[in-house]
Amino acid sequence: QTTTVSKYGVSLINKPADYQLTVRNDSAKKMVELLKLIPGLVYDLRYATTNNFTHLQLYVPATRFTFLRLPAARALATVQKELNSRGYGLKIFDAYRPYSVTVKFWELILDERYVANPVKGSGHNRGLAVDCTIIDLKSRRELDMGTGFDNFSDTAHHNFTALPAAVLDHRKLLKEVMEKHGFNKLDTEWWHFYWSNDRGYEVLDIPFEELVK
Ligand SMILES: C[C@@H](N)C(=O)N[C@H](C)C(=O)O
Ligand SMILES: [Zn+2]
Repeated sequence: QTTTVSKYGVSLINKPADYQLTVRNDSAKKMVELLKLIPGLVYDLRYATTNNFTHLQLYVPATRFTFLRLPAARALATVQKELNSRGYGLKIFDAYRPYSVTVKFWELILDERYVANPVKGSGHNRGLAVDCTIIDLKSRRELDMGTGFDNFSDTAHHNFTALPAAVLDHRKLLKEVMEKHGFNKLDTEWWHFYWSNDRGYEVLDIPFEELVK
């Protein structure tokens, strides 16, 4: 298996065959397409549209897939099951994100509270992080979380409490159900959760179409 070193000094895999080799050595590294595993999951893959903070289409517009590594994908399935039993479901804004997109984010924002520093790479680049919210199953509407997705301000922080009680309850529900099933929260973004990098999951810069094959 060969790795490439980015201009920020991170080792990454950018060839599908090299990624496949890591999966042959450790099946937990498989990138699982979430909708294939999790029935009823709703996608609103913002970076495949211009409806995101950059106003640019960062993924090919037709991107209909998103991925997490096997253990994180299985854990997300248990989150969905629990939410469904309570009349709710997950909506996914983003999960796997190619490293080159993280570089673009960093060069626009330069703030580690809101975008990963490409010197380290993001959990999204490793297939370990997910940006999500909760929808009501009957109305299909998102629960009010007080800010929209990628609102890079103090109001989106978990410790920001000057919000209506219903908003605080919704954030608590999302945080508690994600933590219960093994995800960690990011203090500065209510929508971002990550799985531990306990198996040395590599940073990937592989297009979505290659992973779905
Ligand atoms: C850009 C935002 N949605 C996000 O995912 N931020 C975290 C910090 C990341 O880039 O890993
Ligand atoms: Zn995120």
